[in-house]
Amino acid sequence: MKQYSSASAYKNTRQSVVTIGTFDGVHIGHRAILKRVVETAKNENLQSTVLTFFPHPRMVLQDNAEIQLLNTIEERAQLLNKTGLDHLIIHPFTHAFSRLTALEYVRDILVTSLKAKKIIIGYDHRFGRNRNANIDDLKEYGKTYDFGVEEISARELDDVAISSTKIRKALNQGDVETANKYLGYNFMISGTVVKGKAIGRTIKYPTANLHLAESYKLIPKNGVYVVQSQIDGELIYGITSIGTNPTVGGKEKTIETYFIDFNKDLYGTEITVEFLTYIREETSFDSLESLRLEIINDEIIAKQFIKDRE
Ligand SMILES: Cc1cc2nc3c(=O)[nH]c(=O)nc-3n(C[C@H](O)[C@H](O)[C@H](O)COP(=O)(O)O)c2cc1C
Ligand SMILES: Nc1ncnc2c1ncn2[C@@H]1O[C@H](COP(=O)(O)OP(=O)(O)O)[C@@H](O)[C@H]1O
Repeated sequence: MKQYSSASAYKNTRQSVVTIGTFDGVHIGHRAILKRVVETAKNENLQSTVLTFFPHPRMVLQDNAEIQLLNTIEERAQLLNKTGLDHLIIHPFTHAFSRLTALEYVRDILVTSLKAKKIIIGYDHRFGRNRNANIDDLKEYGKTYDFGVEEISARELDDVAISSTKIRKALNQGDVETANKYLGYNFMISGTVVKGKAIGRTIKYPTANLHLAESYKLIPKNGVYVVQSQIDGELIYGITSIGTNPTVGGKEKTIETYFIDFNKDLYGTEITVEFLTYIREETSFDSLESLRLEIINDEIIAKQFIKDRE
């Protein structure tokens, strides 16, 4: 898959099958649509192309929109890369872009830049300034500019929308299993390991504190989780705590992981934790000793979970 930072950066001369969307999560419903795009391209000897936007339109059009996405843009690109697509265009969604008329958008972006021969799109897709135009307008433009429009049925699209909502809701309730089932992979968070208060090591539970570069990434409900990570190419399990650490008078939300049977300096490294299951709510303990005893119990639960899984 080749990746482009705007529609005009795409210089391929071959015609393509295009689909357009945010594809947040790149979950199993999205992947069914993408598979159709890839197969159509193969059958009709066209290129398969996805047009996606970044930042999310709501991040641009609504000030202070507290948007929470399942994937960072890097994760989205990595997941799309696995679907067998030929081209991914991540077009900057700006105010100027949002003001393109439907005609300008179709003519300049879809036809001139992307060389769309076929557009596979949801029946309720809207586009152009103020989202004025719909799929019937797109079909009309197709007559002028010689491209076909294939409609994704209401049923298929509903499945997609239901999945996204279910995944977000599940993660906000700590239901990792449901989220992972609809995603078709383990929900993950990546970040750089930064220094914390250095209290962890005093209770024999050092924790790698993750700093996230993106504020829009969805963070699951506060609590304790079993996770897995690849560290130096090795599969390592851990227990992650998400929350404000009330026991030690914390205020800021932290995401920190104790890796089981592991002892290495991780400061400054990039790590990804994949969420496997939820253990318990975050609790305000009356002492560090009570917290330590509870973490011992978390570790026992995690080890049992891992054993049952293997
Ligand atoms: C498995 C696990 C469970 C945790 N559960 C809680 C909790 O229920 N309540 C809480 O206040 N802190 C909890 N913590 C966070 C600790 O307060 C935190 O790791 C400790 O203060 C060390 O912080 P530091 O990394 O800044 O040194 C948990 C940490 C781990 C690793
Ligand atoms: N098993 C482990 N799990 C997590 N971090 C570990 C582990 N072993 C060593 N470390 C190191 O210890 C650091 C965490 O120690 P901690 O006392 O909690 O300090 P901090 O408050 O800076 O996070 C991690 O960032 C990592 O570099």
